[in-house]
Amino acid sequence: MTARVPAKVNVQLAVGGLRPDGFHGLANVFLAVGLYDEVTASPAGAPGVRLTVSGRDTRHVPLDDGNLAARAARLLAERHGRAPDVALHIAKDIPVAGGMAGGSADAAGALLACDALWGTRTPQSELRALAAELGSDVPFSLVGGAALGQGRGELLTPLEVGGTFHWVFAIADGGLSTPSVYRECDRLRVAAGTGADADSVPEPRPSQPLLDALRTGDAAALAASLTNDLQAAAVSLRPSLTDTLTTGSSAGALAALVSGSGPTCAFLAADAESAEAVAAALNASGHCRTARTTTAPAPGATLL
Ligand SMILES: C[C@](O)(CO)[C@H](O)COP(=O)(O)OP(=O)(O)OC[C@H]1O[C@@H](n2ccc(N)nc2=O)[C@H](O)[C@@H]1O
Ligand SMILES: Nc1ncnc2c1ncn2[C@@H]1O[C@H](COP(=O)(O)OP(=O)(O)OP(=O)(O)O)[C@@H](O)[C@H]1O
Repeated sequence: MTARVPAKVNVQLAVGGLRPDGFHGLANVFLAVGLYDEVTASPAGAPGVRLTVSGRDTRHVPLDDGNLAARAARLLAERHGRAPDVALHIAKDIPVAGGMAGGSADAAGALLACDALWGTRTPQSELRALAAELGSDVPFSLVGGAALGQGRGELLTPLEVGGTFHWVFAIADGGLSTPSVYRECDRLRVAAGTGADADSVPEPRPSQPLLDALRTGDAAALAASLTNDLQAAAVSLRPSLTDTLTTGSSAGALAALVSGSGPTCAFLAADAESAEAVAAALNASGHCRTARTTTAPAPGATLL
Protein backbone atom coordinates (compact mmCIF):
# COMPACT_ATOMS: atom_id res chain seq x y z
CA MET A 1 0.00 0.00 0.00
CA THR A 2 1.50 3.33 -1.06
CA ALA A 3 0.36 6.77 0.08
CA ARG A 4 1.47 9.95 -1.66
CA VAL A 5 1.60 13.03 0.60
CA PRO A 6 2.28 16.69 -0.26
CA ALA A 7 4.58 19.29 1.27
CA LYS A 8 3.14 22.58 2.55
CA VAL A 9 3.89 26.25 2.57
CA ASN A 10 2.35 28.55 5.20
CA VAL A 11 0.84 31.52 3.37
CA GLN A 12 0.06 33.11 6.73
CA LEU A 13 1.80 32.10 9.92
CA ALA A 14 0.63 34.35 12.75
CA VAL A 15 2.34 33.27 15.97
CA GLY A 16 0.66 34.10 19.28
CA GLY A 17 2.11 33.87 22.76
CA LEU A 18 3.99 30.92 24.25
CA ARG A 19 1.45 28.69 26.02
CA PRO A 20 2.12 26.90 29.32
CA ASP A 21 2.38 23.59 27.37
CA GLY A 22 5.36 24.88 25.36
CA PHE A 23 3.41 25.45 22.12
CA HIS A 24 2.39 28.75 20.54
CA GLY A 25 -1.17 29.63 19.58
CA LEU A 26 -1.36 30.07 15.82
CA ALA A 27 -3.42 31.38 12.96
CA ASN A 28 -1.76 29.13 10.41
CA VAL A 29 -2.95 29.19 6.80
CA PHE A 30 -1.59 26.04 5.18
CA LEU A 31 -1.38 25.49 1.42
CA ALA A 32 -0.39 22.05 0.11
CA VAL A 33 2.11 22.19 -2.76
CA GLY A 34 3.08 19.67 -5.45
CA LEU A 35 6.24 18.19 -3.90
CA TYR A 36 5.53 14.74 -2.52
CA ASP A 37 6.90 11.95 -0.36
CA GLU A 38 5.58 8.42 -0.91
CA VAL A 39 5.20 5.97 1.97
CA THR A 40 4.80 2.27 1.18
CA ALA A 41 3.62 -0.23 3.81
CA SER A 42 4.25 -3.95 3.15
CA PRO A 43 3.84 -7.03 5.31
CA ALA A 44 6.99 -7.45 7.43
CA GLY A 45 6.53 -11.11 8.27
CA ALA A 46 7.77 -10.38 11.81
CA PRO A 47 6.68 -8.10 14.66
CA GLY A 48 8.04 -4.56 14.63
CA VAL A 49 8.43 -1.64 12.21
CA ARG A 50 11.22 -1.98 9.64
CA LEU A 51 12.10 1.28 7.93
CA THR A 52 13.98 2.10 4.73
CA VAL A 53 14.37 5.43 2.97
CA SER A 54 15.37 6.45 -0.55
CA GLY A 55 15.60 9.74 -2.40
CA ARG A 56 17.07 13.15 -1.65
CA ASP A 57 18.63 14.20 1.64
CA THR A 58 18.17 10.80 3.28
CA ARG A 59 21.34 11.08 5.41
CA HIS A 60 19.43 13.25 7.87
CA VAL A 61 16.32 11.07 8.13
CA PRO A 62 16.34 9.00 11.35
CA LEU A 63 15.85 5.26 10.76
CA ASP A 64 15.05 4.42 14.38
CA ASP A 65 11.85 4.70 16.41
CA GLY A 66 12.16 8.50 16.32
CA ASN A 67 11.11 8.55 12.67
CA LEU A 68 7.64 10.10 12.51
CA ALA A 69 6.43 7.45 10.04
CA ALA A 70 7.50 4.64 12.40
CA ARG A 71 5.85 6.46 15.32
CA ALA A 72 2.66 6.77 13.29
CA ALA A 73 2.62 3.02 12.50
CA ARG A 74 3.14 2.14 16.17
CA LEU A 75 0.45 4.56 17.35
CA LEU A 76 -2.12 3.19 14.88
CA ALA A 77 -1.30 -0.41 15.84
CA GLU A 78 -1.58 0.42 19.55
CA ARG A 79 -5.02 2.05 19.05
CA HIS A 80 -6.23 -1.13 17.38
CA GLY A 81 -4.63 -3.38 20.02
CA ARG A 82 -2.45 -5.17 17.49
CA ALA A 83 1.28 -5.71 17.01
CA PRO A 84 2.91 -3.31 14.53
CA ASP A 85 4.24 -5.71 11.88
CA VAL A 86 5.14 -3.64 8.85
CA ALA A 87 7.97 -2.76 6.49
CA LEU A 88 7.77 0.94 5.69
CA HIS A 89 9.61 2.52 2.80
CA ILE A 90 9.77 6.29 2.44
CA ALA A 91 10.59 7.67 -1.02
CA LYS A 92 11.64 11.17 -0.03
CA ASP A 93 11.34 14.24 -2.21
CA ILE A 94 10.38 16.85 0.42
CA PRO A 95 13.43 18.62 1.90
CA VAL A 96 14.36 17.40 5.40
CA ALA A 97 14.02 19.97 8.24
CA GLY A 98 13.12 22.48 5.53
CA GLY A 99 9.93 24.01 6.95
CA MET A 100 7.78 22.10 4.45
CA ALA A 101 6.40 19.44 6.84
CA GLY A 102 8.30 16.50 5.35
CA GLY A 103 8.29 14.39 8.51
CA SER A 104 4.61 15.23 9.03
CA ALA A 105 3.86 14.09 5.47
CA ASP A 106 5.56 10.75 6.20
CA ALA A 107 3.54 10.33 9.40
CA ALA A 108 0.28 11.01 7.55
CA GLY A 109 1.34 8.63 4.76
CA ALA A 110 2.19 5.88 7.25
CA LEU A 111 -1.20 6.24 8.99
CA LEU A 112 -3.03 5.88 5.68
CA ALA A 113 -0.86 3.10 4.22
CA CYS A 114 -0.82 0.99 7.43
CA ASP A 115 -4.57 1.43 7.91
CA ALA A 116 -5.10 0.05 4.40
CA LEU A 117 -2.54 -2.76 4.82
CA TRP A 118 -3.94 -3.90 8.16
CA GLY A 119 -7.59 -3.43 7.12
CA THR A 120 -8.20 -1.49 10.34
CA ARG A 121 -10.69 0.89 8.64
CA THR A 122 -9.97 3.76 11.04
CA PRO A 123 -12.63 6.50 10.69
CA GLN A 124 -11.35 9.78 9.23
CA SER A 125 -12.03 11.64 12.51
CA GLU A 126 -9.93 9.09 14.46
CA LEU A 127 -7.08 9.32 11.89
CA ARG A 128 -7.11 13.10 12.35
CA ALA A 129 -6.92 12.71 16.14
CA LEU A 130 -3.98 10.31 15.84
CA ALA A 131 -2.33 12.75 13.40
CA ALA A 132 -2.64 15.58 15.94
CA GLU A 133 -0.96 13.40 18.60
CA LEU A 134 2.00 12.93 16.24
CA GLY A 135 2.58 16.62 15.48
CA SER A 136 0.89 19.95 14.89
CA ASP A 137 1.35 19.82 11.09
CA VAL A 138 0.31 16.16 10.61
CA PRO A 139 -3.49 16.69 10.38
CA PHE A 140 -2.97 19.11 7.49
CA SER A 141 -0.76 16.59 5.67
CA LEU A 142 -3.76 14.24 5.72
CA VAL A 143 -6.28 16.74 4.34
CA GLY A 144 -4.16 18.88 1.96
CA GLY A 145 -5.67 21.63 -0.22
CA ALA A 146 -5.75 24.73 1.93
CA ALA A 147 -6.83 25.06 5.55
CA LEU A 148 -6.71 27.40 8.51
CA GLY A 149 -4.96 25.77 11.48
CA GLN A 150 -5.77 27.15 14.93
CA GLY A 151 -4.78 26.04 18.41
CA ARG A 152 -1.18 24.84 17.88
CA GLY A 153 -2.07 24.36 14.18
CA GLU A 154 -3.93 21.07 14.53
CA LEU A 155 -7.53 22.41 14.60
CA LEU A 156 -8.34 22.68 10.91
CA THR A 157 -10.96 24.55 8.93
CA PRO A 158 -10.82 23.77 5.18
CA LEU A 159 -10.46 26.80 2.90
CA GLU A 160 -11.67 27.35 -0.64
CA VAL A 161 -9.02 27.95 -3.33
CA GLY A 162 -10.21 29.48 -6.60
CA GLY A 163 -7.26 28.85 -8.89
CA THR A 164 -3.76 27.46 -9.37
CA PHE A 165 -0.80 29.27 -7.82
CA HIS A 166 2.75 28.99 -9.20
CA TRP A 167 5.53 28.62 -6.64
CA VAL A 168 9.29 28.31 -6.57
CA PHE A 169 11.08 26.76 -3.57
CA ALA A 170 14.73 27.50 -2.87
CA ILE A 171 16.01 24.51 -0.93
CA ALA A 172 18.91 25.26 1.40
CA ASP A 173 21.92 23.21 2.40
CA GLY A 174 21.12 21.95 5.90
CA GLY A 175 17.93 22.38 7.89
CA LEU A 176 16.68 24.45 10.81
CA SER A 177 15.16 22.92 13.93
CA THR A 178 11.52 23.96 14.38
CA PRO A 179 11.73 24.30 18.22
CA SER A 180 14.87 26.46 17.87
CA VAL A 181 13.12 28.80 15.44
CA TYR A 182 10.12 29.21 17.79
CA ARG A 183 12.58 29.84 20.67
CA GLU A 184 14.37 32.47 18.59
CA CYS A 185 11.02 34.12 17.81
CA ASP A 186 10.37 34.36 21.59
CA ARG A 187 13.89 35.65 22.23
CA LEU A 188 13.47 38.40 19.63
CA ARG A 189 10.10 39.38 21.15
CA VAL A 190 11.60 39.60 24.64
CA ALA A 191 14.61 41.54 23.30
CA ALA A 192 12.22 43.99 21.61
CA GLY A 193 10.51 44.54 24.98
CA THR A 194 7.12 43.08 24.02
CA GLY A 195 7.32 39.79 25.92
CA ALA A 196 6.58 36.35 24.51
CA ASP A 197 3.72 34.92 26.57
CA ALA A 198 0.02 34.85 25.77
CA ASP A 199 -0.65 37.98 27.88
CA SER A 200 1.92 40.00 25.92
CA VAL A 201 1.30 38.87 22.34
CA PRO A 202 -1.99 39.67 20.56
CA GLU A 203 -4.30 36.76 19.72
CA PRO A 204 -3.29 35.55 16.22
CA ARG A 205 -6.04 36.02 13.63
CA PRO A 206 -6.40 34.96 10.01
CA SER A 207 -6.10 37.78 7.48
CA GLN A 208 -9.36 38.36 5.56
CA PRO A 209 -7.58 39.80 2.45
CA LEU A 210 -5.44 36.64 2.38
CA LEU A 211 -8.45 34.31 2.63
CA ASP A 212 -10.18 36.34 -0.14
CA ALA A 213 -7.09 36.07 -2.37
CA LEU A 214 -7.05 32.28 -1.93
CA ARG A 215 -10.78 32.03 -2.63
CA THR A 216 -10.55 34.11 -5.82
CA GLY A 217 -7.26 32.58 -7.02
CA ASP A 218 -5.71 36.06 -7.26
CA ALA A 219 -1.91 35.65 -7.17
CA ALA A 220 -1.13 39.39 -6.95
CA ALA A 221 -3.51 39.80 -3.99
CA LEU A 222 -2.11 36.69 -2.31
CA ALA A 223 1.43 38.02 -2.80
CA ALA A 224 0.43 41.28 -1.10
CA SER A 225 -0.90 39.46 1.97
CA LEU A 226 1.69 36.70 2.61
CA THR A 227 3.15 36.88 6.14
CA ASN A 228 5.27 34.65 8.34
CA ASP A 229 5.93 35.64 11.95
CA LEU A 230 8.77 33.05 12.10
CA GLN A 231 10.63 34.67 9.21
CA ALA A 232 12.65 37.13 11.33
CA ALA A 233 13.65 34.27 13.64
CA ALA A 234 14.71 32.00 10.75
CA VAL A 235 16.72 34.85 9.18
CA SER A 236 18.28 35.66 12.55
CA LEU A 237 19.50 32.05 12.81
CA ARG A 238 20.49 31.87 9.11
CA PRO A 239 21.29 35.45 7.90
CA SER A 240 22.19 34.21 4.40
CA LEU A 241 18.46 33.65 3.75
CA THR A 242 18.22 37.41 3.06
CA ASP A 243 20.34 36.89 -0.08
CA THR A 244 18.11 34.03 -1.21
CA LEU A 245 14.93 36.09 -0.70
CA THR A 246 16.42 39.08 -2.54
CA THR A 247 17.58 36.93 -5.46
CA GLY A 248 14.07 35.57 -6.10
CA SER A 249 12.43 38.98 -5.72
CA SER A 250 14.90 40.58 -8.15
CA ALA A 251 14.16 37.84 -10.68
CA GLY A 252 10.48 38.82 -10.80
CA ALA A 253 8.74 36.87 -8.03
CA LEU A 254 5.51 38.56 -6.87
CA ALA A 255 6.54 37.85 -3.27
CA ALA A 256 9.22 36.04 -1.28
CA LEU A 257 8.97 34.54 2.19
CA VAL A 258 10.49 31.88 4.39
CA SER A 259 8.45 28.64 4.32
CA GLY A 260 7.25 27.91 7.89
CA SER A 261 10.26 27.55 10.18
CA GLY A 262 12.64 27.59 7.18
CA PRO A 263 15.25 27.48 5.82
CA THR A 264 13.41 26.77 2.52
CA CYS A 265 12.42 30.07 0.88
CA ALA A 266 9.15 30.27 -1.08
CA PHE A 267 8.47 32.56 -4.04
CA LEU A 268 5.03 33.20 -5.51
CA ALA A 269 5.15 33.77 -9.28
CA ALA A 270 2.59 35.26 -11.67
CA ASP A 271 2.62 32.23 -13.99
CA ALA A 272 4.60 29.11 -14.96
CA GLU A 273 6.99 31.06 -17.20
CA SER A 274 7.85 33.57 -14.51
CA ALA A 275 8.34 30.69 -12.01
CA GLU A 276 10.91 29.10 -14.36
CA ALA A 277 12.77 32.43 -14.63
CA VAL A 278 12.87 32.82 -10.84
CA ALA A 279 14.10 29.23 -10.42
CA ALA A 280 16.81 29.74 -13.06
CA ALA A 281 18.05 32.89 -11.30
CA LEU A 282 18.13 31.12 -7.93
CA ASN A 283 19.94 28.10 -9.38
CA ALA A 284 22.52 30.37 -11.01
CA SER A 285 23.03 32.49 -7.87
CA GLY A 286 24.59 29.90 -5.58
CA HIS A 287 22.29 31.18 -2.78
CA CYS A 288 20.52 27.82 -2.44
CA ARG A 289 21.24 24.14 -3.05
CA THR A 290 18.53 23.91 -5.69
CA ALA A 291 15.35 25.70 -6.75
CA ARG A 292 12.23 23.84 -7.82
CA THR A 293 8.98 24.98 -9.40
CA THR A 294 5.56 23.57 -8.58
CA THR A 295 1.90 24.49 -8.26
CA ALA A 296 -0.69 24.63 -5.48
CA PRO A 297 -3.12 23.55 -4.17
CA ALA A 298 -2.22 19.85 -4.04
CA PRO A 299 -4.43 17.06 -2.67
CA GLY A 300 -3.79 15.63 0.80
CA ALA A 301 -2.50 12.13 1.60
CA THR A 302 -3.83 9.76 -1.09
CA LEU A 303 -3.52 6.00 -1.54
CA LEU A 304 -2.10 5.25 -4.99
C1 LIG B 1 6.30 25.86 11.86
C2 LIG B 1 5.16 24.95 11.43
O1 LIG B 1 5.64 24.00 10.49
C3 LIG B 1 4.09 25.77 10.74
O2 LIG B 1 3.11 24.97 10.12
C4 LIG B 1 4.55 24.22 12.63
O3 LIG B 1 4.06 25.13 13.59
C5 LIG B 1 5.47 23.20 13.26
O4 LIG B 1 4.73 22.03 13.39
P1 LIG B 1 5.43 20.62 13.74
O5 LIG B 1 6.76 20.53 13.08
O6 LIG B 1 4.38 19.58 13.48
O7 LIG B 1 5.69 20.82 15.29
P2 LIG B 1 5.43 19.83 16.53
O8 LIG B 1 6.11 18.54 16.25
O9 LIG B 1 3.98 19.82 16.88
O10 LIG B 1 6.21 20.61 17.66
C6 LIG B 1 7.62 20.71 17.67
C7 LIG B 1 8.02 21.89 18.53
O11 LIG B 1 7.77 23.13 17.82
C8 LIG B 1 7.30 24.12 18.70
N1 LIG B 1 5.92 24.52 18.32
C9 LIG B 1 5.22 23.81 17.41
C10 LIG B 1 3.94 24.21 17.06
C11 LIG B 1 3.39 25.33 17.72
N2 LIG B 1 2.14 25.74 17.44
N3 LIG B 1 4.10 26.00 18.63
C12 LIG B 1 5.38 25.62 18.94
O12 LIG B 1 6.02 26.28 19.76
C13 LIG B 1 7.38 23.52 20.10
O13 LIG B 1 8.65 23.83 20.61
C14 LIG B 1 7.25 22.03 19.82
O14 LIG B 1 7.81 21.25 20.84
N1 LIG C 1 10.13 10.85 8.27
C1 LIG C 1 10.96 11.85 8.57
N2 LIG C 1 11.48 12.63 7.60
C2 LIG C 1 12.30 13.65 7.92
N3 LIG C 1 12.68 13.97 9.15
C3 LIG C 1 12.20 13.24 10.16
C4 LIG C 1 11.33 12.17 9.90
N4 LIG C 1 10.99 11.63 11.08
C5 LIG C 1 11.64 12.33 12.02
N5 LIG C 1 12.38 13.31 11.49
C6 LIG C 1 13.18 14.29 12.27
O1 LIG C 1 12.45 15.50 12.29
C7 LIG C 1 13.26 16.63 11.99
C8 LIG C 1 12.42 17.64 11.23
O2 LIG C 1 12.15 17.08 9.97
P1 LIG C 1 11.05 17.64 8.97
O3 LIG C 1 11.55 17.32 7.61
O4 LIG C 1 9.69 17.17 9.34
O5 LIG C 1 11.15 19.20 9.27
P2 LIG C 1 10.27 20.40 8.78
O6 LIG C 1 9.85 20.17 7.37
O7 LIG C 1 11.03 21.64 9.09
O8 LIG C 1 8.99 20.31 9.71
P3 LIG C 1 7.81 21.37 9.87
O9 LIG C 1 7.70 22.16 8.61
O10 LIG C 1 6.61 20.47 10.12
O11 LIG C 1 8.20 22.16 11.08
C9 LIG C 1 14.44 16.06 11.20
O12 LIG C 1 15.59 16.80 11.41
C10 LIG C 1 14.54 14.63 11.70
O13 LIG C 1 15.48 14.56 12.77
